[in-house]
Amino acid sequence: MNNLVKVENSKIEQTTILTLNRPEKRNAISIELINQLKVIIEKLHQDDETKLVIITGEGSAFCAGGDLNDFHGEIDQEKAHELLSQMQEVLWQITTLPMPTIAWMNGLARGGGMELASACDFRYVHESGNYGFTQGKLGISTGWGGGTLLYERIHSQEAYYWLVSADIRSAQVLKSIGFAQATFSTHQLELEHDLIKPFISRSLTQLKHWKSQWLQNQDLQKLKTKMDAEVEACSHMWVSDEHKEAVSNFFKRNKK
Ligand SMILES: CCC(=O)SCCNC(=O)CCNC(=O)[C@H](O)C(C)(C)COP(=O)(O)OP(=O)(O)OC[C@H]1O[C@@H](n2cnc3c(N)ncnc32)[C@H](O)[C@@H]1OP(=O)(O)O
Repeated sequence: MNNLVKVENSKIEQTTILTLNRPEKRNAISIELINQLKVIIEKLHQDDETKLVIITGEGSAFCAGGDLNDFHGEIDQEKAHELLSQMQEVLWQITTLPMPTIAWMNGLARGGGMELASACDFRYVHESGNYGFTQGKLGISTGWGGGTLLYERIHSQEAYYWLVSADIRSAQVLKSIGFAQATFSTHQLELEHDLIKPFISRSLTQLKHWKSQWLQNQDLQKLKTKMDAEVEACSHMWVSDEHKEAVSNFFKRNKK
């Protein structure tokens, strides 16, 4: 079995780095990748030693979103619901992990890649990347619960506008609207990086306490209900002609 998600445990720093490992597909999230991620995140829920989880991508991209070969335009509403639910569950499990999580966005992100980043507690973005909730241009909405999570991360007016405009934004803009905590310019993720150091230098007890406080500060039941509603809404849009045409245009464009 290919490791579509690489897992590196750093014992001294008590940090686990998860690297999406399909660089040739810009780390698009296939069904197989979802299954692997699910098992890894489930294990982290039982992990008493890891104090920080970092999610990043191999190669030039953080994540190009759902793999349009698996999440293709010809599936019916029920199947779309089933597939979207699987990744929504992964996002939910990431959101509720008992330790802080960081999306180390090493390069571009689109669609579901932005939803995945939204499930993390903090986001750091490569200064030369570009980033967009592009679902709107594909005739759908966010469908993994990431739209709901976006409203938790930035000002609601800004979240609403970003989802409607579906525009692709620079790292600097992500920082200015508060989606990203900071930008970085390095190519290799180092745990000694100034942006990671504050986490590493805190104790396991401190970090778990702050994470539990963070979770208590949110109405998790309400959040889950809203994420479920998002899956339902997106599954209906999935079967629209506009969406089918957008997916087919993407593959036609790539064949040219
Ligand atoms: C669940 C909701 C969703 O997430 S819907 C999906 C939203 N995502 C998108 O629409 C992104 C589609 N991809 C793109 O726009 C471009 O590929 C981006 C990500 C900008 C990268 O461009 P560029 O660096 O020029 O690479 P490229 O287009 O040549 O792609 C390289 C290979 O990767 C593939 N790829 C990319 N994205 C996806 C995807 N989402 N699903 C499936 N495959 C994807 C391309 O098809 C290409 O593959 P190949 O080399 O032609 O075999």
